Amino acid sequence: MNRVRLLDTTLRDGTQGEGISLTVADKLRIAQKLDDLGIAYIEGGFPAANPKDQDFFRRAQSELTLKNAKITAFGSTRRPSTTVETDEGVRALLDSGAPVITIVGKAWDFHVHEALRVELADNLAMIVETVAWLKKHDREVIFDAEHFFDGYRHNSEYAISTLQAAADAGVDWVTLCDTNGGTLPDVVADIVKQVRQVVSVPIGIHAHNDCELAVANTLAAVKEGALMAHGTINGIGERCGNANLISIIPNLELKLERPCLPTKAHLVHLTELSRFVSEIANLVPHSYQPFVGHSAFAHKGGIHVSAIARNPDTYEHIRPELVGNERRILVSELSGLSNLQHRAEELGLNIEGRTQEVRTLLNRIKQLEYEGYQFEGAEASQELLFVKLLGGYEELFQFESMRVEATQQVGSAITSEAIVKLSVQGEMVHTVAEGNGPVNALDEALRKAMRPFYPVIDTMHLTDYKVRVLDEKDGTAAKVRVLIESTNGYDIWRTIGVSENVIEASWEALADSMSYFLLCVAKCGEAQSMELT
Ligand SMILES: CC(=O)SCCNC(=O)CCNC(=O)[C@H](O)C(C)(C)COP(=O)(O)OP(=O)(O)OC[C@H]1O[C@@H](n2cnc3c(N)ncnc32)[C@H](O)[C@@H]1OP(=O)(O)O
Ligand SMILES: CC(=O)C(=O)O
Repeated sequence: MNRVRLLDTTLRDGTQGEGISLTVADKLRIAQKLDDLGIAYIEGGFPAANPKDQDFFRRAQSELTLKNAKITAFGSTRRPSTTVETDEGVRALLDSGAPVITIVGKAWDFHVHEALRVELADNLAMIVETVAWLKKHDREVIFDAEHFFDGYRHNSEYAISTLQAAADAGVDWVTLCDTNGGTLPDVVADIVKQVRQVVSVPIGIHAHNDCELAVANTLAAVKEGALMAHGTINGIGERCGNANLISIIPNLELKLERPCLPTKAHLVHLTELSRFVSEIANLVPHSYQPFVGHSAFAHKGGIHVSAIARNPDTYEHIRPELVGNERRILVSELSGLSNLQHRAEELGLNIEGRTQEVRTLLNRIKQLEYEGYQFEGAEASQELLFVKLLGGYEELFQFESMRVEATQQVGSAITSEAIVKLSVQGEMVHTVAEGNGPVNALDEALRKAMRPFYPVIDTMHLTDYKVRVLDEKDGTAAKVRVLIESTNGYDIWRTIGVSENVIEASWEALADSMSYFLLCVAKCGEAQSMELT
């Protein structure tokens, strides 16, 4: 069966998404990664739009080493008032040096009248002349028939005549665009089928996601014979975005058995590529994103985990490794013994013949979550619970007392002071420290107490502090959940504390953070080799 050609438009339609802006260097880095994945066409930008995109095409020629992809420049048919010889947009397309050119043209009579404000025949002439001119300059030409599905529903004869005009002028591909993203998959399938009966040029599909159906519409079109699929990485694009190639690709390769990459093994790059583009575009990766999200293969329910341990096919539609992702087993109030057994094994704890102790830990976690803890987001506190109950862990210090005060005098900033009393290695330690807030003062006082015994403590610090009020209706008596994120410069870990008092909750999370760090140092020797799970 013919390979489906992928056209990635992250660098063109993707940048039409609100909040997305890429530098030329960003675009070049993404293009290189797209090529590594095996994308056939990389639509690099709209050279008539801005100098940045012109620069991209210039630099792409010397700075990219492409094994799989052809660089594609995007523009429109000539303007109504120009000729192809004089049209600046058409000139910019040729000047880009791209071997492939996509031109968008109107396929909906309503748009010809309303957006272009020309006669229907003039629009056909614009399409024919532009395609013929680009073909005369030896370019591979893709005609993006804008609003094709809407146009077909309103005036199928005219919509088809735009494709026919492009075909007569020698176009290589015609793309049927669901520009407004409002078409349903059965309608897409039906229209693609009808178009194939009358148009002999290979067909592509370009779907937008306004009804969250862009991926479904793309697959429907491919099933009906479309041979080119357009989309963007993570579905970024104008309004609600474009069809998400990160979902289209594995669906084509693994579900429809329609090859679209050089080999199935290339799928393994998907997760990394998705996260790379999020990072470059300054977007937070979507945890629940199918195939590549952090949660895409995260199993939480005890019944699921029990079955997964027997055979992963019970609750996974594919093996996560195929797309470069990984299975994760979560521990929470919805866990059963299986979740905890799995986690204990991950932590290297011997639980053979200790079912009752594991059950006790399970019940403890369920009780703590009932009280407001959430261990999924605080893996370090969770690990401490495991080692305390199953690993023979001994506390590094015993808490005796603490006091925190805030002071402000007229004309000066508020300061905080913390006093803590601990027993460390059998010695009573009493320290005082100031900070710019109560948590900072507590952190400093705790460090001061621990430093003589564990000097390595100064290689870690807190990076984030979040408080959430639980059960707000109880007003000041409500509990708060404090989440602290810490790092030693190499690894990051999160700890949790819950109390009706924010200082107590903060202390708990702080103490866990330092205990966890020292546990890892003891386990791994060097802070750098901390292995967080
Ligand atoms: C469906 C899509 O996503 S198509 C791609 C959309 N992407 C973009 O528009 C991003 C880049 N765009 C730009 O930088 C600018 O809009 C430019 C450079 C293309 C044009 O800028 P301007 O000349 O200032 O025109 P403006 O943006 O106001 O209006 C668009 C013009 O394109 C014309 N146009 C729209 N579609 C087509 C078409 N298929 N063929 C020819 N001309 C077209 C419009 O009629 C209008 O021209 P007019 O003002 O002479 O009537
Ligand atoms: C061409 C294009 O981006 C569209 O019709 O949506």
